[in-house]
Parts: sequence; C-alpha cells; structure tokens
Amino acid sequence: MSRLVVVSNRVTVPKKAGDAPAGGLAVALQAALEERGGIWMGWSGNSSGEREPEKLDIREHGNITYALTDLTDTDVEEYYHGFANRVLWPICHYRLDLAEYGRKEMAGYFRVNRFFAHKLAPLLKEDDIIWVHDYHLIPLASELRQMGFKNKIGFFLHIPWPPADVLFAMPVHEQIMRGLSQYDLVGFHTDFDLDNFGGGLVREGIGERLEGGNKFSTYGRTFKGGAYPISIETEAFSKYAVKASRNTMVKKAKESIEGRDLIIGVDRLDYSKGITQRIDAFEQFVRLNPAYQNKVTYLQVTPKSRSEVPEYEQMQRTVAEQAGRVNGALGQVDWTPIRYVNRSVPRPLLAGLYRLAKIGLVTPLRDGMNLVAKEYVAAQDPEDPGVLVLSRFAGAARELTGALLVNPYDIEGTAHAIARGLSMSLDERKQRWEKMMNHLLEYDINRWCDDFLKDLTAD
Ligand SMILES: O=P(O)(O)OC[C@H]1O[C@H](O[C@H]2O[C@H](CO)[C@@H](O)[C@H](O)[C@H]2O)[C@H](O)[C@@H](O)[C@@H]1O
Ligand SMILES: O=c1ccn([C@@H]2O[C@H](COP(=O)(O)OP(=O)(O)O)[C@@H](O)[C@H]2O)c(=O)[nH]1
Repeated sequence: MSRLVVVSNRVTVPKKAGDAPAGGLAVALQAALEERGGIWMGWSGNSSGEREPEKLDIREHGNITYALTDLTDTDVEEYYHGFANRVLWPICHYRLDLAEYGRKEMAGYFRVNRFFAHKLAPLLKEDDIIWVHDYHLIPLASELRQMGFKNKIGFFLHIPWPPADVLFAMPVHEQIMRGLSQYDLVGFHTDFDLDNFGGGLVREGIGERLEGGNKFSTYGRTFKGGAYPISIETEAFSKYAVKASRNTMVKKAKESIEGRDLIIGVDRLDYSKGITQRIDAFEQFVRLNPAYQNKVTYLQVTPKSRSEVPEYEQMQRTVAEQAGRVNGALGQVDWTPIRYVNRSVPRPLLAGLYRLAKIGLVTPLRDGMNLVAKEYVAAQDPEDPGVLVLSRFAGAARELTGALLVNPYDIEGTAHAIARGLSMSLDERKQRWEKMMNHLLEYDINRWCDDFLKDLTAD
C-alpha cells in the first residue's frame, strides 16, 4: 500500500500521541494516515514576521509525520486573508458582491502555493499518494507537476463550486481551472457542485465531460471528478452526546432554561451561515406565535472567525447588535429569548447541547456541507428526537431529507418551520430522524475517506 501525503491549509496535530483530535475530518485523515503511514503538511497558523520561514517543524506521532510551516505576514495577508478568503470564499459562496480582486493578493496566492510545493518536494517518494484539501491550495498540483512529480494527486474541495456565470466573474478563473486540471481526481461535496464544475468547462468551451459525467478532459489532460459528501464519526458522536448529558455544564444549561424548549444554532461567525436572517426568523416566529413567548430559548453559539477580513469584523458588530435588539424588543423581566455566545464551545459539550435542543436550526445561505447539521442528528435521543430545520442551500440537504427544508431568504417560511418543528408529533419526529440517522451511520467520515482514496488509487 502506498504512503499517503495530506496537504491542507490547517493541520490538526494531536497534543500528545493517542489524544483524540478535535473533529471528524481530523479523525478520518489521521486514521487513513496511520494505516498507510504518511505525512500531513500545512500551515502552522503562525507568522514568521517578514522573515522567510526556513525549516519545516517536523513532529512524529506513531506512523504519522506532521510537517508544519510558518508563513510571513505578507503571505498570510495576501494568500489567506486576501485571495483565499476575499476572492475564492465569496465567489464559491455565490457572493460576487463581496469579492475584492487585487493583483497583489492573486500573486501572493500563487506564490504561497509554489512555496508549499517546494517545501513538500524533498519529503516526497515516487509512489506516494498525495491528497490536497480545499480552496487555499488549488494550484499545488500544477506546481508539483512543473517540478516533474508524476504521483497520483487528488483534490477535495470543502466549499461549494459555483455555476459558470458566478465563477467566470473572477478574473483569474482560467488559472484556477487549469490548476484543477492537474489533479487525477477532483472531489466535491455534492452532485450539484460537480455539475456546476462540468457545466462551466463545457459552457466556456475549455473542456468536455466524459463517461457518464465522472471524467473531464481539458488543458490537454483527462482526470476524474466525483461527489463525496463529507460526514462525521456518527457512532462515536452519538456516544459523546449520551455521555455529555451527564456533563455539569450541560446540566446547568438544562436547569437554566427552566423547562422551556431549546432551539440551537452553531456556526462560525461567517456571512455564508445566514445568522442575521435566522435571528430575524426567530423574532418573526415569536411574533407570529405569541403562545411561545417565555416558552422557548434560542441559543446561538458563534465563535469568531477570520476577524482580520473586514466583512467578518463588521458581522461581529451586526450580529451582537441584532441579538441585543431582539432581546430588548421581545424579552421580559424573567425571559431572555436569545442567548448569544460569541466564542467557541468544545465539541463534546456541543454534543450535549444538541441533544437537549428540540430544534437544530441550520440555515446557511450557502454551505459546502455543514457538519453541524449532521452532528445535531447524531446527538439525538432515539426515543425523543428533536427536529432539524435545514437550509436547502447546505450540501447536507442533499442527504438529510428527513429535515424540514427551508429557504433561508424566506424569513416567514423559516419562522413557520420552527413552529412546525416544535409542534411535530413524536411519531413523525422519530420517522424523520431514523431515516437521517440510518443514512449517517452508513455514510460516515470513514466511508467518505475510503471512497475518495479508492477512486484516487484506482486506474
Ligand atoms: O480555517 P478557517 O479559515 O478558520 O475556517 C474553518 C474551515 O471552514 C471551511 O469549512 C468547510 O469545510 C467543512 C468540512 O468539509 C464543510 O462542512 C463546510 O461546509 C465548509 O465551510 C473551510 O472549507 C475549511 O478549510 C476551514 O478550515
Ligand atoms: O463553538 C464551536 C462551533 C463549532 N464547532 C465545530 O466546528 C465544526 C463546523 O463545521 P461545519 O461544517 O458546520 O462548518 P465550517 O465552520 O467548517 O464552515 C463542527 O464540527 C462543529 O462541531 C465547535 O467545535 N465549537
């Protein structure tokens, strides 16, 4: 079996050998790396100031070598905050209005990808299988090919892929498409993303879609494409949730809601997550259903994210003000309708809170997958499951058809779904939940990892 080399912008290094990593993706990648032996390379998250970072920070854990590099301040600004998060992120989330194109940032993005390739090259063996993750590193294969590497290289995109008219508004779309063509397999979360990719190639006349849609030919290369919906460690997460119900913090949370129904939202503070529309929908729900006054608590957990990017910094204020305004307008001396937590909550604690909540409110305007939706389902009590209210624009909606699917732009529609969820019969809740849970047990994170690697390594 060939060795596996994973490259991603962020790397999860276990604190000490045997420690459980933070999330399902890290669990699955670490298991695959452990089995085959391998390397996980990426950014350390630290800056080296203006000094060019020299040596990789190499850490060995069992069968896995973690190889971390710092980046200069300029690199972080141009590559990560600049092109990745101010061009590719908004474009791939259909937000043409938020994309800020700058030549400096574009150049920085390609320069950092070249830098990654040069740092990785000395570590590579001829028959290594290389798996590159996410929009930060699209040109990496192209850089490696130029250096003469003929290894199998796969790419998985964790965010949506937009339709042609959105993508081609981006000035460097041609280099980005050319970059993707250098992989042997390009994976997306859903068939919709895959279709957008194929549709764009054909529409622009730069390529063809072959063999029932899972092969592409462009820029002189033929490569595979596919939909691989990422998932969670379903069984383990479900066990966390049972255990977490005994956690002191979860018990305190339960006491503090004093028998009210709990609605939960959990998202990084990101404009793609539809948080402001969701708060509007909650307000609308209470106004349309006065019987629920003082009978519900909406807990919104929202850790800060990418605060150096202006749109994110601005959101920080907008959401805090909005939650305050709604609490002021609807609240009573003994009732605070919205509890807004603007920091990260550990995943095991989240598992207990999900289980406590009657409604999981997951309403992004656009999302690659949304693992919170899957975690909410996995955390439920089979005898009394809650209801998932899910945006039709999350990748997860392609699979979680037992959810109440909503259009997050339709505030009143979401408000009605909350009301419907809270009054749903136990029979219907069980039926919907079982359908989703059975799916998640079969299609868990290991299945995602195995399916991708099987297709990448097949001839
Ligand atoms: O690394 P950050 O800039 O702090 O951002 C965190 C991660 O956000 C994105 O997550 C996406 O991947 C999830 C798993 O596949 C998916 O469920 C979700 O819909 C996506 O938004 C980003 O793609 C990651 O690279 C970031 O690390
Ligand atoms: O306070 C928090 C908020 C979120 N998460 C985790 O962060 C991940 C978010 O993944 P998702 O796919 O929903 O969105 P992303 O942030 O990757 O866009 C999930 O595993 C959450 O459990 C967490 O551990 N603590």
